[in-house]
Amino acid sequence: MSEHVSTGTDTMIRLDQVTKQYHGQDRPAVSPLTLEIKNGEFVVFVGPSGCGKTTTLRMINRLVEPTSGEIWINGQNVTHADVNELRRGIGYVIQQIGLLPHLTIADNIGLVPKLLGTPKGERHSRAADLLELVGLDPKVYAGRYPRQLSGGQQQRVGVARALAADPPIMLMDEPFGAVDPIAREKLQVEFLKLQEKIRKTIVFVTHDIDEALRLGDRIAIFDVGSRLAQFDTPLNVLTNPADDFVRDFVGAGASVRRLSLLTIGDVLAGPVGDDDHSIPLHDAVQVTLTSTVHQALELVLAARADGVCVVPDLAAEGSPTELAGSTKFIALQDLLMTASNTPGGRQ
Ligand SMILES: Nc1ncnc2c1ncn2[C@@H]1O[C@H](COP(=O)(O)OP(=O)(O)OP(=O)(O)O)[C@@H](O)[C@H]1O
Repeated sequence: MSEHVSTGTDTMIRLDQVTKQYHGQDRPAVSPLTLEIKNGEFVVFVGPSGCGKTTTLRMINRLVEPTSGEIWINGQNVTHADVNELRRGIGYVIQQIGLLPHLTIADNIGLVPKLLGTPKGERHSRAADLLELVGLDPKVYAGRYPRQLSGGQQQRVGVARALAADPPIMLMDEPFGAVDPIAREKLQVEFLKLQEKIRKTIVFVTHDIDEALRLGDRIAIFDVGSRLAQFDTPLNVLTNPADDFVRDFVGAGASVRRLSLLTIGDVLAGPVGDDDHSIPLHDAVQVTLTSTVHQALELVLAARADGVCVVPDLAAEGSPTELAGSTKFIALQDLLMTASNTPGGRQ
């Protein structure tokens, strides 16, 4: 084992000084790269075209063999392990979904389990469960053929298929890249909900910084030649960009993007948190600790309210009078001020 990386017990994937030099290319596609991904973590690789995101992703399941360095999965050095066994534990979703046109959706999902010898009845009931999981009614879709589904629906089937053998790891290469922006945002939201249920270790490649910020627990921002410019939480990337490259890549609008990541809970942890105001509830809209500042501002502006009342999540659907004893008021100007004064903010 190399001394370059720590050996956290919750580490699922570790790339240790991996490089890739494609044949006939002057420069390596990936120069020594070391990073660790935790069990159950959703990590997004983002960066400009050609910076080595896909190559790095594909070295994890060894669709691309590294030129040097080591790959560790769940504490085992798999750099030279049997690839079939390695890939059994790693689901793979790509933009060109690759559903087989002559097989039904259920049979497409059951393809890998079939190769693994799972009996037909079990395969079909698993396919039905997975369709349900990705939001497609199995009664409607299991017997259909891929051409009878929209692009977004096919992409969901791609995800279901990758989950069929219940792999602990999912690699996803621009999986929503071919879907129109509205369907794409819907898929992102659904996929986050799905991840809350399945808690896989996910590595996801995208060009789209907004997609990265929305989805990732942490995002790895790649610069040319796979230089890892920053590997951090979305909020830290927006609040403390590591260098000018990251600042430029995140681009204009960083402060607005931050509003979608900061929660009311974050705001209450700031200076306004100690103030309890008693104000009539009709002047405020209700939010919970997990609402984002962006959502709160939308509600305030739509209702022309003076601020927000923070109500407990569990009681969020109760009537205003029932909640009166447990509310906390944040005035609109405090909300805006705290959001822009998060420690370390540089926008
Ligand atoms: N099979 C290959 N043979 C030779 N060079 C390759 C091969 N695959 C990728 N490259 C080169 O390696 C570099 C990294 O490519 P890679 O696809 O990993 O980047 P990327 O960041 O995923 O790009 P994109 O966002 O455009 O998909 C690029 O310069 C690319 O041209």
